[in-house]
Amino acid sequence: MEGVDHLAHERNKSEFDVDAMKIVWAGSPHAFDVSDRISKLVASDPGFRKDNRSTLSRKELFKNTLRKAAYAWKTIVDLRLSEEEAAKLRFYVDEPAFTDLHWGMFIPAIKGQGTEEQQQKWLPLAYKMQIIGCYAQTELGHGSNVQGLETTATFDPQTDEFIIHSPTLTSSKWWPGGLGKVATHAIAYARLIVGGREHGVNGFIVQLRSLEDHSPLLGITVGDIGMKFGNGAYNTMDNGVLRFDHVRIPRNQMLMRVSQVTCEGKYKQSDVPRQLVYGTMVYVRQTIVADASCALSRAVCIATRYSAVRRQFGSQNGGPETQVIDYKTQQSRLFPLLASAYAFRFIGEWLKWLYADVTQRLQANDFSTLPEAHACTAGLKSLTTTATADGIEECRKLCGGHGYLCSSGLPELFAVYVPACTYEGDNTVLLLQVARFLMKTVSQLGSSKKPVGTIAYMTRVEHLMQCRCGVQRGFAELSVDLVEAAVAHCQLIVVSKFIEKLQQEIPGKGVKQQLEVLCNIYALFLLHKHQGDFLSTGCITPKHAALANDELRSLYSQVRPNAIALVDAFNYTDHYLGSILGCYDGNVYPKLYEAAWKDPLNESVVPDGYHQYIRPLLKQEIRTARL
Ligand SMILES: CCCCCCCC/C=C\CCCCCCCCCCCCCCCC(=O)SCCNC(=O)CCNC(=O)[C@H](O)C(C)(C)COP(=O)(O)OP(=O)(O)OC[C@H]1O[C@@H](n2cnc3c(N)ncnc32)[C@H](O)[C@@H]1OP(=O)(O)O
Ligand SMILES: Cc1cc2nc3c(=O)[nH]c(=O)nc-3n(C[C@H](O)[C@H](O)[C@H](O)COP(=O)(O)OP(=O)(O)OC[C@H]3O[C@@H](n4cnc5c(N)ncnc54)[C@H](O)[C@@H]3O)c2cc1C
Repeated sequence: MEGVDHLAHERNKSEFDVDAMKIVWAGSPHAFDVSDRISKLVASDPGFRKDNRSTLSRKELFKNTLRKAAYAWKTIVDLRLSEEEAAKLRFYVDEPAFTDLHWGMFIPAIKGQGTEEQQQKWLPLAYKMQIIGCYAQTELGHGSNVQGLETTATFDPQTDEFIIHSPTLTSSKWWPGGLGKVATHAIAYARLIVGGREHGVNGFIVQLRSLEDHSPLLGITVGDIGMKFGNGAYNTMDNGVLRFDHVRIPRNQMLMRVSQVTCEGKYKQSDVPRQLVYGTMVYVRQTIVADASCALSRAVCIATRYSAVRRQFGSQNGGPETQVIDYKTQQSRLFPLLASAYAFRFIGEWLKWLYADVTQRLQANDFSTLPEAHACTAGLKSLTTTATADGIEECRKLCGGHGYLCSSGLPELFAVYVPACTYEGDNTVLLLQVARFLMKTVSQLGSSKKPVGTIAYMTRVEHLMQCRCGVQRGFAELSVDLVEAAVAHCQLIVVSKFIEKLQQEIPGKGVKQQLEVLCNIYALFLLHKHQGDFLSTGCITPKHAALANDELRSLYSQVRPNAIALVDAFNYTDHYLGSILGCYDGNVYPKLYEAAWKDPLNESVVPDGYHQYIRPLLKQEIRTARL
């Protein structure tokens, strides 16, 4: 049945223009064109093969990633790809690598925290990958509590240098991606000490390895921290450990946009807020939100296609059994995730806009929207990554037993994705930041400072106006409730930005209607899930709750004929999906059968170890055998 589209009947059912939806998903016709072109380029190049990852040893896996990174870079240079195209290439190559931290954190840290002079010196080297950087903030003893970092950077006015030192075991840098085996340089975060006085944590550019033979420089101890969760998955990344033993760097390698140290040993603070030292994290959190919709949509695409292929029970007069996607219970688990994938796509787009806006304002010395940008990036990073990690796992279960096979693509997707709930800020710690921002806002209600943007609604909530005096008390005691409030606030942002998206003109037959259905599912599913809270606070009546439930059922029926087309709109190649269950043509069973025989364990009919362990067992010789 090779070449037959087993999902054609599903595609024929769709009631909207899929090509127009592809443009909406991509963001613009141009973005669609770039994405489509680069995804096909990657899929058709055997140099980017990825189907063997789960069977490679860590060393083979890592070397293969080094090869791919070098090959990707050569492709980028040879084809003169633009920055946008290179980023898409990275996306479709679909393998975490040291390059992510180099491009995603090292370069942005220099751009955001370096002076003009520092940028001029370091960025050209970094752009050409003549140096490879990582972001070394977290330590063995401290990750969330950045102010608690122990690494020191002590200014020595005699030599005009900083001495970077790891005074304790717990001050060892621990986790930075790319650090373990590749990075030549790091932005290392350390407590700045000048003339015996401490001035908080700051970033420093430190060379780690020789540019000639890659050996660690004097005073540097560096290595990989070991295997991580899952086969393949994030093990393509060399997360590292690093210790400094009185490593000397020139004074001008302190990133000096936020604060400066002069050669005389004078500490000066710029008039930009100190929080800009945390700016790289704001940037990356925003990219992580955009990425959540990609990971979730990928899992949803696999689960939706497979649910249309898979049949169980319900055969009438010897006819075919029921497609599992037709079961209401399957729909009630799958379609809210489909709606979430679209919702996260649009919130990612909006957050990108918000980040660009705050960046522009910062350049003009307007810092007024920084707290809101921090709260939005932190909160939405937390919300979308938690929902995506849970959603991928739900998609695995939606695929029954076959979802547990590596060839479904879902175990690796989960393993590679789930650390997003921890890195770039533990999700609970980030929600506490949102809660702090909300409580601060509530305490200022009624003052001349009017809440704007995502918190403008607060003035309309009468209950908040009444409780504004007491909010600064008992934060720790009430933190569990406050975290729930922070999630609710973030969900409100997601829903309202989805609604705003629908207020725009959206071309294409039936496209807007489909998005309206998805938006309603997203909102009503939340209402249904949290109906206890809505009922107990008197926001809705039991009648409303029942109506919402009825409406959800009706919306699921409206999505059903369009489900396959809605996941086709993601425009993912089979290479990118990396899943037999999610393949475009739905020809699942022959592919699963064939893949099983390709497993290394099936290379011989009688397994290695038969003569040593199985035969003696069967022959009852086990007690005399040497194990
Ligand atoms: C093989 C294939 C190869 C292909 C190659 C092709 C080539 C490629 C070419 C192009 C490719 C492009 C690819 C790009 C890919 C990019 C992908 C990027 C992926 C990255 C992966 C991520 C890896 C993970 C990295 C990390 O994890 S780094 C470490 C992150 N650490 C944290 O997040 C720590 C969390 N803790 C904190 O953020 C804070 O310290 C805290 C919890 C907020 C601190 O709280 P505390 O109460 O102590 O606050 P204070 O420090 O006292 O601060 C007080 C006030 O400041 C406010 N605040 C806090 N944070 C911020 C902030 N960030 N911004 C603004 N304001 C902030 C806080 O609210 C307080 O305010 P106040 O008003 O209440 O006083
Ligand atoms: C795959 C991966 C890649 C990473 N890459 C990098 C990198 O490139 N560079 C880098 O510098 N770091 C990196 N990190 C480190 C990462 O940023 C930290 O692990 C993360 O910020 C969480 O900090 P932690 O490990 O200290 O967690 P902890 O803070 O120790 O969290 C442990 C538990 O304590 C809870 N907790 C902590 N503080 C509070 C609080 N105030 N109130 C209530 N609960 C609290 C948390 O919710 C969590 O449940 C990476 C981590 C991973 C997993």
